[in-house]
Amino acid sequence: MNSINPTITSEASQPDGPVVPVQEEKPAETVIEEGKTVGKPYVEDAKFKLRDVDVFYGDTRAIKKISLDIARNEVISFIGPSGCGKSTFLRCLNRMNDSIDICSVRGSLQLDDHDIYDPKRDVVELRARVGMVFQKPNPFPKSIYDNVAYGPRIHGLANRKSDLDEIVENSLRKAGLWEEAKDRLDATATGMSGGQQQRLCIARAIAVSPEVVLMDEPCSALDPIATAKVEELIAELSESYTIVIVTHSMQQAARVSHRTAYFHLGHLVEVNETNKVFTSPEHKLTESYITGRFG
Ligand SMILES: Nc1ncnc2c1ncn2[C@@H]1O[C@H](COP(=O)(O)OP(=O)(O)OP(=O)(O)O)[C@@H](O)[C@H]1O
Repeated sequence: MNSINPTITSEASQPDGPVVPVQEEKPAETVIEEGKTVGKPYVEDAKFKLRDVDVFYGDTRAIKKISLDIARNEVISFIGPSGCGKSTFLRCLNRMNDSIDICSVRGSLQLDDHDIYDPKRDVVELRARVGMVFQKPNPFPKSIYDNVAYGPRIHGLANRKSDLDEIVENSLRKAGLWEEAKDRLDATATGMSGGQQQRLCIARAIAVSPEVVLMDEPCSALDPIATAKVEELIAELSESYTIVIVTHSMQQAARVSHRTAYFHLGHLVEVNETNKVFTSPEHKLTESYITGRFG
């Protein structure tokens, strides 16, 4: 984790001179009010309603009383210093944290007004509705076709081979990969470039017609050209899906998202329209982060 030592600046008047900025050292904890997020954390047409969410790893509280709405068909970016809880919070949205024994999630987390953590909920079905793309492209060691067809097969989405072919083609088209892949559908996916593999993983995620796609630093292993392709894809996909993206790149957040959420030490400090976050942030800590004072 990075060391965090933001400074909060105030101003002091000198008797005969101009106003001089004075640096007061205030630890971040003292300028964060638990459970309070400045800006616009709530929306009218919420796909996700998340209230007072706490996440613990054993006794350590990694997420502290976060409340947030995520709108239908919005792209929202989660940004903040390393270790501030972005991925942990993201993984709550499709219960990816379930696989971590010491992890416990508290609070109210709703998808379309239904409890995500309802013990009776079918987690496989949840993850089909809320798909995920990871930092490192992780295609199965199978053919390109079988990677995309995997989800539709296990969810019984195609009765005939021709239906499955159509799903595979449409998913590869949406992921901007059809032209590159159509003549080598039987080739092994691991032989593709990193950028192609990541778009294949996006095709695999959308093949089961999810409503939401979670992306955890999807471009961090990609070169700038492959990154640009994935970002273009995010813009296109946002017409049909809700997209939540964790990114270390503020430029990427600024390019792809409608709203940006700034996390700090497990708190959600600020959520606002992306343009506002990067031009006139409301919280001092957001400002310190985007101006590069820490993180
Ligand atoms: N499996 C785990 N077991 C125990 N602690 C964990 C686990 N995963 C994350 N943590 C801790 O929870 C806190 C939040 O981590 P998380 O990975 O969510 O942060 P992040 O903001 O996504 O970081 P980064 O930007 O570095 O990926 C950190 O203190 C981290 O060490």
